[in-house]
Amino acid sequence: MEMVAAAEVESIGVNLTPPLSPLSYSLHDSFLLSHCASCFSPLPPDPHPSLHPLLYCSPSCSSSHSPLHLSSASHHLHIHLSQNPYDGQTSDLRAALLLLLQIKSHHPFKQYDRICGLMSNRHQLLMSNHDDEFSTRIKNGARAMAAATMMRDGISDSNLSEEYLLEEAVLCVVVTNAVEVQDRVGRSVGIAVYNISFSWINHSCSPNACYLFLPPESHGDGQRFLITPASSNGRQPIQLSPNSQFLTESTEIHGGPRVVIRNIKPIKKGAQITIAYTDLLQPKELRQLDLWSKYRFTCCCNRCIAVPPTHVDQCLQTLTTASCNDVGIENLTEYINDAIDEYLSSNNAESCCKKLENTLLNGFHYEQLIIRLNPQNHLSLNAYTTLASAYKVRSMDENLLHSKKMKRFSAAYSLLLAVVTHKLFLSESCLIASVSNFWIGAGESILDLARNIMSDCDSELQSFNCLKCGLIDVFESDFVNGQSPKRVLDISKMFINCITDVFPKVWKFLVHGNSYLEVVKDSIDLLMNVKEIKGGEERVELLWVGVHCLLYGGVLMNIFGGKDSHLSCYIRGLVYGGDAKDCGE
Ligand SMILES: C[S@@+](CC[C@H](N)C(=O)[O-])C[C@H]1O[C@@H](n2cnc3c(N)ncnc32)[C@H](O)[C@@H]1O
Repeated sequence: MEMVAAAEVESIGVNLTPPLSPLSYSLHDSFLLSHCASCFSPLPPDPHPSLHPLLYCSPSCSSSHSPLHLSSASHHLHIHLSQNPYDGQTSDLRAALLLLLQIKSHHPFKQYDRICGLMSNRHQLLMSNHDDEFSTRIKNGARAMAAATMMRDGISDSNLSEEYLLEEAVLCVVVTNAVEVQDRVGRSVGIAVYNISFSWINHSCSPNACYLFLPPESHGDGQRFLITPASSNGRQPIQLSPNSQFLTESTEIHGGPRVVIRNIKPIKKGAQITIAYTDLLQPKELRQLDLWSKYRFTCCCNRCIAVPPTHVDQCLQTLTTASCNDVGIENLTEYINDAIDEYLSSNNAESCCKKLENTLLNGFHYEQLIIRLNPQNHLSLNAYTTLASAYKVRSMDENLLHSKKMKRFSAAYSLLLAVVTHKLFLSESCLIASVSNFWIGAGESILDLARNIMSDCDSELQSFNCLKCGLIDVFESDFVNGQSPKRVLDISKMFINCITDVFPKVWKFLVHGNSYLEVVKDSIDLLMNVKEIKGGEERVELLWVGVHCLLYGGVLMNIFGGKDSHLSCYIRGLVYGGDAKDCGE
């Protein structure tokens, strides 16, 4: 099954659905004590941390969710697992128990391939031999769900049998259809399962839509559905029978994060709506691996079957060593991933910077070869992200002089990441979310550096206005009906034009003293002419570039993430001076 466009949508950034409430939802284990179990919003820090497994932000959240917690046996699951440790996240199990409670009254349970219209994919997920970790976890999870339900009903668990087909199928429905719910700062705090309006949307590596979670207080109602269910073969629209309203309507379960689908490309009437289930900045092999390990399907979208590979996929895989074999690439990948993992687990930022920059600068030695990474290779992108973070961490530990240098390098890596990804975005517009985040990150770290250098930074910021590109006005304008793709392209050109004159000087200032950043300028050159350096006042130029990056990232983010998002508010706080004020933090 799939969803198709019910009408042509020419603009981008248009809501294709009204806000959808979940059928089931649950916080991840590590957020149970920091976020509201009903609306998922962060809780104020508690001076006397509770050990209670569920906390709420308001009496209404508590009264809507806590009865469900008890009646779904989620509470009993907690007790059961404290005596019978379970290897995995319990959010899947809690969401499955809530779904089971919700659907029991609607579903005859004659077959388990679809439950309330949602695909369980259980044959694929449970296929294979006994030592498959994935299917074993589902079987163990189903058993834990059954034990919790028996405990709730006062039945001794000595009656536990070997097979729990219903629990298994519902858990498979959760694995197949649940989405990760992000909080305001982009962390995955939990999962939610929605009805078919969301769950029938298939994956593509070049999707035409995305989804966004609404802040608990926002409305956004009144929008009609611009998408409709269809069968996969022949794209025939499906007429749902009157008693299947349950499939598309919101449910009697209250609370939980609400989601909206938006288009990020123009869509013709009848065209399939697709979203991304995986990180689109990965090359084909990694995307396929990720989709297989999480969902057990092989993607055959246009991007995956393109021969030769699409420009973006070629860039993401490009090495400068033509004759390198797979083992060499595997070793290089392992080396870079190990350096990143070591940094993330041990926080040794200095050693990580050395390892990554040495590989980026001098290449990776394997047998007789030196394998060099192109700046657009996905490993380089991962390295830049890590280096931006590692230099930021180092800037906090160093003396003032060194701290400034570390801040410069951190800003330079953020900027490099944005510039390199921007070039990919120009040929694959579905990368809008990544590129927007990278420009915002670059703007943020450049302004952080500017604040460090200029005592009058905030007053300069308040009087900032670029008459040439008018990005502030574009950022503030209302995109109620989206933006035309041509307008987005024009805004991108305007933005690049506007910073081209000052960019070389800022870049040179940022990278001074860093061997790798000083030589990587060739790839930056493709977008902006770094060689030609005009005179000017460095500190003001930093502000100029920083604010432009933030606003441009913000304009893109308004398109896919909505104008009332936390990040939009955060950008406003940074651009108009001060910090992210009044954004609910
Ligand atoms: C959330 S459901 C999407 C709706 C689903 N097609 C249905 O009939 O209910 C996710 C499942 O759909 C299938 N699917 C989604 N995108 C796919 C794709 N690009 N290629 C193959 N199968 C896909 C996979 O079986 C996946 O586990």
